[in-house]
Amino acid sequence: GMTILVEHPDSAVEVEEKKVSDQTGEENELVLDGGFVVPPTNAFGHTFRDYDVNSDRRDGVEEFYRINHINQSVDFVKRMREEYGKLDKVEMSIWECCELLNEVVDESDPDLDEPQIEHLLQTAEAIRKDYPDEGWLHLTALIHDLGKVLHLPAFGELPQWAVVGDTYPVGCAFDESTVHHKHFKKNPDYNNPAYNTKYGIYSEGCGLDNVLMSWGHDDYMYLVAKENKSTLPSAGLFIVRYHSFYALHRAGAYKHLMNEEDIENLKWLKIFNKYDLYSKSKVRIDVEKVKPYYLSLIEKVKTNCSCYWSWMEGNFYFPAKLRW
Ligand SMILES: O[C@H]1[C@H](O)[C@@H](O)[C@H](O)[C@@H](O)[C@H]1O
Ligand SMILES: [Fe+2]
Ligand SMILES: [Fe+2]
Repeated sequence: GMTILVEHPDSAVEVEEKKVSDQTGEENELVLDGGFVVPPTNAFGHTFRDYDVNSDRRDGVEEFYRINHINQSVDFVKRMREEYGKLDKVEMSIWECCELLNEVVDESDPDLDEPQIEHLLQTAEAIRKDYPDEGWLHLTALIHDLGKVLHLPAFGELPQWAVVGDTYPVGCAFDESTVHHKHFKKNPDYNNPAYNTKYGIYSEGCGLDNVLMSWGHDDYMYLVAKENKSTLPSAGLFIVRYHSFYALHRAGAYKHLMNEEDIENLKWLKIFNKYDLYSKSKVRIDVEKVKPYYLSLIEKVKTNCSCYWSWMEGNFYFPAKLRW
């Protein structure tokens, strides 16, 4: 097996990845340290993230990426970050937002056609089993896709192409590892010499924080967390912000833009991704049953000290109500 050493915000943890054999003796299941078993196929009987296999979802997903790749430009991203950075749309708690996701089904996803609240809880519950003591990681999983509310009327009803799907940098060349890369040819930035070189408007090691990412639920939720003064550790915020950046965390592209902190945080993102992707299934989570745990987590102080003073200082992961 392969051992990945990761720096915990507080201590060092070790993650063991090993292949196990099924009855046929074939090595096809990936088992993580704590016992989460990666299923060999998704709920539709296909390999995960297979964008070419003939399935009911394939054509819709490709059409999604065609429109997405045409429209995500430097100009568009800048306008969206400015508009949504205002956080003047809604005031609500984290849990209220989770419940709104009952209404959202993601058109970009070949592996899941359930309402998004299922996915939040499936991810969080899976990661909680393997990392029982990392409350921040459970909470990160719970919130990572909340930005999909952008698709709802109260948030401007953005089209799916501006909310979901994999993300990638704009302002430099689109890497070929991005899903359905060919559709970038019709993006206005594709032929712009300022934006179509390896570095484009960026420089070696400039740090992902200085890179404009295609606009969607990741960057939006990051803005929400940051502006509402969340005390999630830097790795948690990084996971929220870059979890759809498969070209980086799966294909290893765009590494030249990372700085030291990004490299550290990427280790946690890679762990997180296994739960995010492979927990997608038709097995429903009993929402009412797990709700008390997540509510307590949201209201929990980030330090181990639940004393009066840290409560007074509002030392929580999130405030009771956030601006969205
Ligand atoms: O289709 C999915 C979905 O939209 C996820 O929320 C996103 O994180 C993934 O990157 C994407 O592949
Ligand atoms: Fe996501
Ligand atoms: Fe997700």
